[in-house]
Amino acid sequence: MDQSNRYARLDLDEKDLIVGGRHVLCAYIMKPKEGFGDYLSVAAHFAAESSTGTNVEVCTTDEFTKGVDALVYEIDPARELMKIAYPVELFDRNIIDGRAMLCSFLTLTIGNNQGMGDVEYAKMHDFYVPPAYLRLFDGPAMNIADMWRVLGRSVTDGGMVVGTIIKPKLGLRPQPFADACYEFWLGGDFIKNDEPQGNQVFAPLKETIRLVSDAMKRAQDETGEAKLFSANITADDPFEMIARGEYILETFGENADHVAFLVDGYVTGPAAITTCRRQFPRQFLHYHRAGHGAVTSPQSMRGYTAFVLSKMSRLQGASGIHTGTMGFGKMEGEAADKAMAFMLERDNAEGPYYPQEWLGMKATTPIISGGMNALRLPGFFDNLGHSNIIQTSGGGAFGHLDGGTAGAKSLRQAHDAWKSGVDLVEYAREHRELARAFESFQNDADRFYPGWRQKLGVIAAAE
Ligand SMILES: O=C(COP(=O)(O)O)[C@H](O)[C@H](O)COP(=O)(O)O
Ligand SMILES: [Mg+2]
Repeated sequence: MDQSNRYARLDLDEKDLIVGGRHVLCAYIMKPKEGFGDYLSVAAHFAAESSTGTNVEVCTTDEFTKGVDALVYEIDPARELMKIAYPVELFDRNIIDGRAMLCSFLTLTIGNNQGMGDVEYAKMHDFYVPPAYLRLFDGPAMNIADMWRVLGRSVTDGGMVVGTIIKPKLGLRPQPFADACYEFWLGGDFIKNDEPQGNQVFAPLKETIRLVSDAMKRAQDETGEAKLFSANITADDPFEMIARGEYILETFGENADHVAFLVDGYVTGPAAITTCRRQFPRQFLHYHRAGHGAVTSPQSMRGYTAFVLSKMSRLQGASGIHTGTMGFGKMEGEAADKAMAFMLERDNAEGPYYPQEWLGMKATTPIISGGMNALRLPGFFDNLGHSNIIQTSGGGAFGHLDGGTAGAKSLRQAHDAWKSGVDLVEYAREHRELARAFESFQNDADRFYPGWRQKLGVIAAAE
């Protein structure tokens, strides 16, 4: 059944829709399945299924219903582009406080429509949120500025937070785990649990956290600097997350404000993110996105992009989210991914299809991670244009020939070199840990800094 006379209004203008402020706008790359009607009729069926309709007309529909139909307002079949306007009234709101919930946004805009028989594929590439809906989201309570405050730095331009992920990913008992933390903290600022680390039988959470808290105290005493830890509280059960969070805060005691909570927001969904955001509003909420590649990968024609995931995380209130390494690390990504970081950080930003005003909602901090090391940082910062991010190098710290402390120092030195505009090889001549990073990651050194051996030869080969 062709529903385009009800669910398509190609005369609507996007600018008017934005000024009107009544609609959430979504841009999809959608391809109809061969033999199932023309582009517009499949698009209209998609809008119907995503709002007030189904594949047939139902006798219960009344005039009010039609007033909240989602409407296809633009199509470009050659580019497989389809844009849909969703009236804000469609989205579910909490009974406890009238606020918005991200799961409802997902259920409608990227829900049943993902399994439609007449759609070959459809992927959301961007969305726009009008002010009246935006203000109903929690947004971030904390971000990198709060970390800078703990670290005693400028709260507007505090620079890179030097971080790591404890590796190996799994298989460390509590004491070796805490020892690795201590070692890194002697040179770095921030440590995160790797995403599967929780309460394994060989590393019970309570014992590990006690030892990590003690390692933090010792590292702080030793260096005279504040240290930060991002503890994984991801779980299926919100009560389990809360129990973990409360235990961790109690154990860190006077250092509780040095603790972030890591939640794997893709595998657990918005409920876990909001549990943490609302239950622990004074902690930095670290959104880890393991698994997101299943839908966000450029190879996946369904789901949504990493840009969309990032933008949703700011609405939900993530303090920071992984944004990949923009082509400079080991995970999929490209230089243009910096648009993702800008959408998270700025009050006014341009997405691939829509502008967005955040109306003063706090920024979400980009967390840069995945195959990074000291040698890859300058190119990354050049591309992004600044270094006010959290950076975690697992292999790039513990893969340093001289161990975790030297690895951490090499990362900080690479940041300082970039900040002061000094060539990395030049800087390495005066900074041993950085010089040894060239020795440690020789493939990268050869690729990014040809001729480094001659320039650094004596220092790097010294040990
Ligand atoms: O453990 C790591 C990286 O370890 P390493 O530094 O040893 O590569 C993170 O889980 C990935 O960054 C996730 O990817 P993304 O950041 O793209 O979500
Ligand atoms: Mg990891």
